[in-house]
Amino acid sequence: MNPDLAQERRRATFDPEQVTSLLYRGPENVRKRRYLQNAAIQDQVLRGSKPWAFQSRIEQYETALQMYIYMMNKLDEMGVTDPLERMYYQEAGAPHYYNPMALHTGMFIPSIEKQGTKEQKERWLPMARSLQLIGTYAQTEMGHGTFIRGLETTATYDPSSQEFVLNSPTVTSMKFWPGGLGKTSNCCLVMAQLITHGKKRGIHLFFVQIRDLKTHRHMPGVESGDIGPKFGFNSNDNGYLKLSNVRIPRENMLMRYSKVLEDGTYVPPTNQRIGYGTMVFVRAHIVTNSARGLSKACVIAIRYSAVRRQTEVSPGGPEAQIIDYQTQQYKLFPLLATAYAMYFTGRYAEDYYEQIASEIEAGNLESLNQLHAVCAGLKAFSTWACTAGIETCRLCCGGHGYSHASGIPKLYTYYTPGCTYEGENNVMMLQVARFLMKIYPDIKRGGPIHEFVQYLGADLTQKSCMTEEVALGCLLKAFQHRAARLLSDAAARIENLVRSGKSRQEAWDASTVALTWAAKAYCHTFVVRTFSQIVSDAAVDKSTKDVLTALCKLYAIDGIIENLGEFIEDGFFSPHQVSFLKNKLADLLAEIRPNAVALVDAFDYPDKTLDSCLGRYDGQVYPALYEYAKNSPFNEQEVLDSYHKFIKPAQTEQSQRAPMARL
Ligand SMILES: CCCCCCCCCCCCCCCCC/C=C/C(=O)SCCNC(=O)CCNC(=O)[C@H](O)C(C)(C)COP(=O)(O)OP(=O)(O)OC[C@H]1O[C@@H](n2cnc3c(N)ncnc32)[C@H](O)[C@@H]1OP(=O)(O)O
Ligand SMILES: Cc1cc2nc3c(=O)[nH]c(=O)nc-3n(C[C@H](O)[C@H](O)[C@H](O)COP(=O)(O)OP(=O)(O)OC[C@H]3O[C@@H](n4cnc5c(N)ncnc54)[C@H](O)[C@@H]3O)c2cc1C
Repeated sequence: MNPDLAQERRRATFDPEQVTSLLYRGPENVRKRRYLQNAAIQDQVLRGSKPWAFQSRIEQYETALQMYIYMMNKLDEMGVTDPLERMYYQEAGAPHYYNPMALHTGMFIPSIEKQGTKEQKERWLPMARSLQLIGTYAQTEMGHGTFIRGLETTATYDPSSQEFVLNSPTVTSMKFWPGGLGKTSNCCLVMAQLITHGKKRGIHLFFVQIRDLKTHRHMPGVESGDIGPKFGFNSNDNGYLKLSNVRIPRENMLMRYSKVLEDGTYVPPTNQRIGYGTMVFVRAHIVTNSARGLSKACVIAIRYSAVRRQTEVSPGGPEAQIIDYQTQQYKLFPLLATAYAMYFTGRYAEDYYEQIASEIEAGNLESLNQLHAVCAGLKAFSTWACTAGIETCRLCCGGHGYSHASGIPKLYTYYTPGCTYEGENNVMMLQVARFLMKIYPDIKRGGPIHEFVQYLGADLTQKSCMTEEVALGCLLKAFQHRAARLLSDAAARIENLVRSGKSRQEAWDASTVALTWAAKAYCHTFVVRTFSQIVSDAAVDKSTKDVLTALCKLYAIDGIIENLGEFIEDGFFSPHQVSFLKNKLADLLAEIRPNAVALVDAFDYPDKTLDSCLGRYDGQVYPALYEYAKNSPFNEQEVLDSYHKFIKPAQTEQSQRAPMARL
């Protein structure tokens, strides 16, 4: 054990086990999580042969497939059915590979469960669970990802044969990007424009078999393939798909909420957007996923910062641990606080999703819009924080952060597409703004509105209650004030533009930056509120609560300092109050410092899950870096063939022109 890390753990003032329990919803869940992680770590088959970064793309794909199929069988043997528990096992078993079947379990099966009729579920789910059917969610096209009403793929109903005929009429209508579509899947859910009786009925989901279930060759009229190497996700065969007069039976349209009868009569759903449900489900889960990504980067960067020493503090004296530099703390500790904030908010989003989803199942769609706004906003807010935070963690690791040995570049390329998939983040923020503007008249009138948004109607002339003590309640009020004011600003801007003669749509289009500021401020407030509520309700001892409260305050204060203009432009904070906040920020960095390592230990990631030479629990960073380097295929031969092919002839040629000087 590295002595600095051992010392860090001794000096912690709280019990990390209590925090671990809080993060993973109780000691019983922690026990199960550890059991599954250990089972994966100890499994010889999952040990792997060489580091993923030294493998070709095809090797990465094959290793990922082999490992995931092995793990699925193991999980079935162990009787583990809960998706989260299965994820814990897989995360520890194959952390470096993006599963080519992720869309099968993450979107294909849930879509059938949520959008399929009883008969459809009985028909497809058993085959999907036993991998006879391997599916994906094929929505995005080359020409359209965001504007899904503009999708071009058509599904035209033919009443004479009671079939839908699917077509990709243009190059841009080709499905493009779906995970596992290229080579892995033999079927998919295709989002297509339904046409019955010659009329367009909007986009709907259709079950389409794309490959023969025995030979895996393409079905007639189907062309598909891999889209090529990407920034990350290279063990996944994100694919393209072109459909030419592909016929599927009428029963293959997912008909839980809308129907096409035998004669082609269209029965619409109660709400057209109910068919977007799988996206809302995944967005709700992306929040915790972002917390996972950012927290892993924090574990790596904070442990490494405790081990790494750089620069003599006094001439001839010992070099300081880099974690002792205030600038390093300022880069890392707010991110640590953010990772906690996102874990707690993710938990909230998942619970809220479950609550509203069961109301929807029971036929009550009243809260669908609000659920959409919450999930879209938190998905965007959390993925932005995660991506930017991972990059800062990488920079905090200096040169070694740039190596795949650190594990951080892999985290970055894995998490950054979260800002784009499942709804591009700016577009998601505009959906939040749309929701807020829609209820704005009710907010102003003081009409009946959900408690999430009540504060948005607060008196904007009020000033901050902040004192030198910096209470959490005052911090939350500051966020609420900023969100209310930015919303009011955006609304006023739109009204002014309308008064000046613009149409409402034109006024909206000319205000999307202000609307995005308002939506982000709303999401930020949501996170601060959730964090502070969970901390104040947490059943933990006083020392643990003190540490979590310090983290929560740091999250809030850092949010204010980073967006200071928005908090002071209307004079809400006085200059005096801003200086309280700046002083408190510095105090909190010092207060958190002795607990930083214990706070990252509390995330409880085994070394294998982190896959990082820098983030090892034992801090043996330097021998691990050396071992990693030795694994490079470059080092398999003392002299590479390329020396004889290129360097030697070049040297010979050069020496003939100018004879070599004696060394
Ligand atoms: C159970 C435990 C599980 C644990 C396991 C852990 C797993 C961890 C998961 C981690 C996740 C990792 C996942 C990695 C996989 C990535 C794979 C990626 C997949 C994809 O990307 S799939 C494709 C995703 N595509 C999109 O997201 C497209 C984005 N675009 C849209 O959503 C829409 O086009 C739109 C929202 C931008 C606009 O839609 P539209 O034009 O139809 O709507 P309007 O803007 O005109 O608004 C009209 C009204 O509709 C409402 N609305 C819009 N969307 C919804 C919705 N989804 N639900 C409800 N209502 C919606 C608007 O609010 C408007 O309402 P109004 O009342 O008229 O104002
Ligand atoms: C790794 C990865 C995996 C994916 N997996 C799948 C999958 O399994 N299945 C699937 O169907 N799809 C998948 N996708 C596709 C993904 O869902 C889309 O890329 C995403 O929805 C964004 O759409 P787009 O690419 O058309 O971006 P665009 O909409 O073209 O966005 C480009 C820019 O335009 C801006 N913009 C676009 N529209 C608006 C607007 N209305 N207002 C303001 N700004 C706007 C955006 O903010 C962005 O800056 C995946 C993508 C990636 C990267």
